Amino acid sequence: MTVKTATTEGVALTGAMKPGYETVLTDEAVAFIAHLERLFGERRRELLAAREARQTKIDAGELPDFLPETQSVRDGDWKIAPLPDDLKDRRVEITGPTDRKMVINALNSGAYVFMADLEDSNCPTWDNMIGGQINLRDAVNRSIDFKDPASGKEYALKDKTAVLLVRPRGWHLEEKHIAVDGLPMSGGIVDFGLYFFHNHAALKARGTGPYFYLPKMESHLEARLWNDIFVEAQSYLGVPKGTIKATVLIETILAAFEMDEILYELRDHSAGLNCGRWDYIFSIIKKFRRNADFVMPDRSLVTMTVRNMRAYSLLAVKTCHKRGAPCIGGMAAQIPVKGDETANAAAFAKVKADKEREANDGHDGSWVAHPGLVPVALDAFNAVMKGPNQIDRLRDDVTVTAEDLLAVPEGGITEAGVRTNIQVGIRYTEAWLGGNGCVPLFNLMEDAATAEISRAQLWQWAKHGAVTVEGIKLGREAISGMIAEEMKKIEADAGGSLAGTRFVQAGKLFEKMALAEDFPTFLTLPAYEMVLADGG
Ligand SMILES: CC(=O)SCCNC(=O)CCNC(=O)[C@H](O)C(C)(C)COP(=O)(O)OP(=O)(O)OC[C@H]1O[C@@H](n2cnc3c(N)ncnc32)[C@H](O)[C@@H]1OP(=O)(O)O
Ligand SMILES: O=CC(=O)O
Ligand SMILES: [Mg+2]
Repeated sequence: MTVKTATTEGVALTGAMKPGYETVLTDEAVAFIAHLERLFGERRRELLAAREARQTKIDAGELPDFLPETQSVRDGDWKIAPLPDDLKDRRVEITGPTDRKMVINALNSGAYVFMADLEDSNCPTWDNMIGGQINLRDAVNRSIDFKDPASGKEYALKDKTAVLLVRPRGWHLEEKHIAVDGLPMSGGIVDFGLYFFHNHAALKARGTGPYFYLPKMESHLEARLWNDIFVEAQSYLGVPKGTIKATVLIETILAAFEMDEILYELRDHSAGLNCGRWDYIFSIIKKFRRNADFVMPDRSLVTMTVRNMRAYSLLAVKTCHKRGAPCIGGMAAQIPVKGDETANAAAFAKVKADKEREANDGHDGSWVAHPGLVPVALDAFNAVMKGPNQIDRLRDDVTVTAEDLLAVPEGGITEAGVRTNIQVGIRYTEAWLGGNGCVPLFNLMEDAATAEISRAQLWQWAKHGAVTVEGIKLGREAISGMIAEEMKKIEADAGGSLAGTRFVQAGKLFEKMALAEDFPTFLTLPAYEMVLADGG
């Protein structure tokens, strides 16, 4: 039964209405998301302000710890609601943006789950967002197909496909093409709301449900906001409470101290936690940016086996399993390397070791970035996980302290590490400004989270005047000089002047974001303004 109570009055839609968009942006759907925005938009803005207030305390030297006021939640004997059958076995999850070919390839990949990504691997142009909703709706209805104009290859769904989970945008991102009562909508509410509105009935009819991944939260109060949105959305559309299921990415250092609390807030709607390692590293650099004790070594040295990352991963497994929840591992950034057998074998070996470690630690599944890596993760989990998951494997043997979570990885900063960060950051920003949120660079998958690490490291090294192992002192001037040199290399690679290309804008933006006096919270915020100015 659909209960309509809202109207589109007060809603301004400024994105172009291309053919088919009217089927997503129906009056009923727009009224629904506007209703959610009116109820919850102010709370989102308050929670973002609370992030800033917390940052001020951290800048003054405060370090996070497990919260005294939620001790009873951590000590309490509770579990999340039972999982639906199709979320019990998630041993391999493929992730990727929502363009039509990728959606079909991901669903056909042999992975158990496809996380359709409207976040880290997506540039939120209007066409990507609304086109993505169309592709997801067609995938749910199994009517999706595609003919590649370049190759002529035709794509259609296989009989057996992955279970679909959708990752909406984080709380910091707004959808500037939709305003409610004069204020831009939350990107997350738009993404969640449109997908839920259009697909909940078809998902139910196919024996599955509206399942989500929730990114970049910094506290259990942010999780409570999502839970309240779910409760209201289900009630509005006459969907039973608890139908929506969501896996929360633990990908900020502050959320690592609130894993129990986040599961508790979402307990009726929870499908566990995931270790979003790349944003997690970014978050550590960002949150403790003014603390010289937190200066990190080269990005390549911050692996999942260093003390703090291992502690975070094990704590996630322990916390989830105690609460009857799955804990999904993270993304190894290696992807298949074309035309170089040795490099390809090395990449596969790294992914294999990563997935084996996760399976042995007790994770219930993990992520891969590319269909070619599905068998690697599958083998690693099949070897260890004899049932559908390992939730009954309690990790009472694991003890993780605040000190473990706050340990800083050891190792040096190299000139090559500095220059790689610059190259990755500028090349990624260039792709993003062109509407593409995920690219292969130097044989690794790069997305908003990984590129942010590169940017934040440069800022941190400049701020604290770090010295490379070669003896180069990394002030703003030194890094600025290296950016100019790396731009020259990009120009040489391009085989001609960069004038008039997006690289010029990307280089300027990246330098500003890496060397600003005050650390800008997200690269994607000013980049989104540039995309909008360009008509995106
Ligand atoms: C930190 C985080 O948030 S991790 C999660 C976010 N990041 C991601 O999801 C990464 C997703 N991965 C990707 O986007 C891609 O794999 C890239 C950009 C890294 C590499 O892409 P490409 O260079 O196109 O890879 P490649 O040429 O090897 O692709 C081969 C085929 O696999 C497909 N493919 C590659 N990755 C994926 C994927 N993740 N999902 C579905 N299909 C994929 C390609 O579409 C291509 O299909 P085709 O043969 O039918 O044309
Ligand atoms: O979203 C995943 C991450 O690692 O960041
Ligand atoms: Mg992330």
